[in-house]
Amino acid sequence: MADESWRLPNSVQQLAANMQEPPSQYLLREQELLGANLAGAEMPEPVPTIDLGLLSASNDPEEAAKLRSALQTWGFFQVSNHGMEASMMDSVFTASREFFQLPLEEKKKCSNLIDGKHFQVEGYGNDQVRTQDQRLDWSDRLHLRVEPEGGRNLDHWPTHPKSFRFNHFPPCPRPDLVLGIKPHADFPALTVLLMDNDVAGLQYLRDGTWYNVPAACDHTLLINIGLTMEIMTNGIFTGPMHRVVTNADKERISVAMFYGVDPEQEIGPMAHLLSEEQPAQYRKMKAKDLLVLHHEHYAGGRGPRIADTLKI
Ligand SMILES: O=C(O)CCC(=O)C(=O)O
Ligand SMILES: [Fe+2]
Repeated sequence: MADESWRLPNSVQQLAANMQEPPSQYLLREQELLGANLAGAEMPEPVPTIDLGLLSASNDPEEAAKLRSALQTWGFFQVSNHGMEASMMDSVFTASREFFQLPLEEKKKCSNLIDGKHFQVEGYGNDQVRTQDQRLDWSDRLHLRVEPEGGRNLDHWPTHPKSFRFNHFPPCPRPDLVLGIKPHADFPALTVLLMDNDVAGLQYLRDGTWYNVPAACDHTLLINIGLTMEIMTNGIFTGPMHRVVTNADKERISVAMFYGVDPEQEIGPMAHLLSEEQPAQYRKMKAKDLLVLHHEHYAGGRGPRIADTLKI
C-alpha cells in the first residue's frame, strides 16, 4: 500500500520544540512569496472601534455609521464595552495555554483524526491534508462545537469550553517563509476573536496590501464577517481575507468564536435587500454544501476569495 503518512501532520509545537528547520510542507513556494511581504504594512488608521454598549442600548446613529463604514472598508472592527468580563477573557487564555502545555499524548485524546487517520473538523490538530504538495500552517488548534448544546461532542473536549477554535502558534525559525494560518476568509456569518495581548501576527488584506493588526489591548474583541454574511448581504459587506504570520521568538495564542447557521439551512441574499437595480449576486445553497466548497477552495493555499468565484 502507498505511504500515506503525509496525510498525518505533525504537532507543530513538537516540531518547534525540537528546533527543527520547518519541513518543506510548511515553506511557501517561490511563486507564493512573489510580492508577498510577510512583514505586512502598518494600518493607515487605528482599527475602527465600536462601542457595543452604545450601539445595542440606543442604536446610536453615529456608532451605527461607524460600523457600516468599518465593514465596507476593512470588513472587521474592534469592539469595546462588550460586557465580557476581562477576568473571564483572561481565564479563556489561561485554559487555552494549559491545554497546549499538556503532553502530546494527552492532547491526542481529543485528536481531529478518528482512529488516527480520518479527518473531522472538531478536535485537536490542524487542517485536513488533501494533497502531498499542500502548504501546512505553523499552528496547532483545538476546534470545539459549543452550540446547540445537544451538538456538543464531549469526546473531543478536554476535561476542562456555537464553535470555538483555540489557535496556538509556536515560535517559528523561518518567519520569512512560513505562515501561521494561510490566507483565507472565514466561513461563518461572524467571527469574534480574542487575540493575544502581547504578540501580534494577524494581517488583513485590503486593496492588495496586507495590514498588521496590533496585538489586542484593554480586552477589546475583534470581529470580522465571513462568507455566510457576505452572501446574506448580497455582497454589500465582504468577508475580508486574512492570514497569520509567525514569530521567531514568541508563541502566540488566539481564540476564535464562530457564529454560523444550521448546516441544513439555505444561504442566499436576504429578500429585502434585493430589487431590480440590485439583483441577487449569489445563488442559494445549503450551508453544508457551501462549507464543502469553502474547505476545498482554501485547502489549496492562496487564491482569490471564494465569494468572488460563487457569484452568479
Ligand atoms: O489568530 C488569529 O488572530 C486569527 C485566527 C483565524 O483567522 C482563524 O482562526 O480563522
Ligand atoms: Fe480566520
